[in-house]
Amino acid sequence: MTPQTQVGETMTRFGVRLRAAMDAHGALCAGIDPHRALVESWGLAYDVSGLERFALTCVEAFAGRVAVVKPQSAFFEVFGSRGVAVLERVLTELREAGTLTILDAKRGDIGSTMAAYAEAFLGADAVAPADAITVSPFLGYESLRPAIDLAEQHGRGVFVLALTSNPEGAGVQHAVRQGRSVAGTIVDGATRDNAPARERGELGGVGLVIGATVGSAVSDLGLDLAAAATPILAPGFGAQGGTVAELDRVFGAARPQVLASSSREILGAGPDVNVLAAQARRVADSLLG
Ligand SMILES: O=C(O)c1cc(=O)[nH]c(=O)n1[C@@H]1O[C@H](COP(=O)(O)O)[C@@H](O)[C@H]1O
Repeated sequence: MTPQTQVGETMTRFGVRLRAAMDAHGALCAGIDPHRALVESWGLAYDVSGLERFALTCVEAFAGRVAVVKPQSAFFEVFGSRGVAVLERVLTELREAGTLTILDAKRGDIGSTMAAYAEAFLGADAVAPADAITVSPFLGYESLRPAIDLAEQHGRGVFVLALTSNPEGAGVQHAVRQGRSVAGTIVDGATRDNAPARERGELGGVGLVIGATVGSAVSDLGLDLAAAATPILAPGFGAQGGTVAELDRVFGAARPQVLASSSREILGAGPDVNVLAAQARRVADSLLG
């Protein structure tokens, strides 16, 4: 067991660690998304050793230089257990370097199964725990309770999908029932769970995923993000068209809570580790405004 997993409830809360990392390094989450085309554009074979070289180059470039790193689980899972072993090494090396990780796993299931996912990624005995994972609330916000509670217990976090960056998301997330949109009920859940953190003047451990590309949806749906003390992960920044000006428009007063996430726009600068690191810094600096 690593020192980090032993401290359990005495570990500094995720929201506090996230705020400190954003203050120190800027509000960028650098994604590790080893798409086939990217791996090959780095002159690497698209196999497990190419995956490993790609991912560990990212670790070397990003560790200690950006607030958060987000490995995308799908691109490791595609190689089976050997790919997952590479993902575990990435998470372990980033933890040892003191860089926060969000594992983009987008898990969501009925509560009893969710508890097992939570143990796998956030529990005391997780093989390679992440500081936070992405979760899907579309089986109902409360189905995520085991993950929310376990994360809180271990000073870790969850990022709950609310308004995703893909155009199809709106059909589900904007739907209104009894006067409140689906996204609104997710924001309400996170706001309730983060209330103690808000009282302490901290970010909470329950983050929201709201794409940088959602236009006026936040205001159209009446979402009060600034009052919610929720960290906001904003993917769609960069390759999907999200810009700094767009982040200001989409999030308004909640902008200080926003961690902009970018993968391909940064990764395209590889394979030279120094060039990759410089690109991540450039993108992080652009977020300072
Ligand atoms: O949870 C996410 O990170 C996520 C949510 C979302 O709404 N949209 C979205 O693009 N993502 C992820 O963010 C990353 C975006 O990558 P780029 O478009 O290359 O910056 C991918 O790993 C996506 O799976």
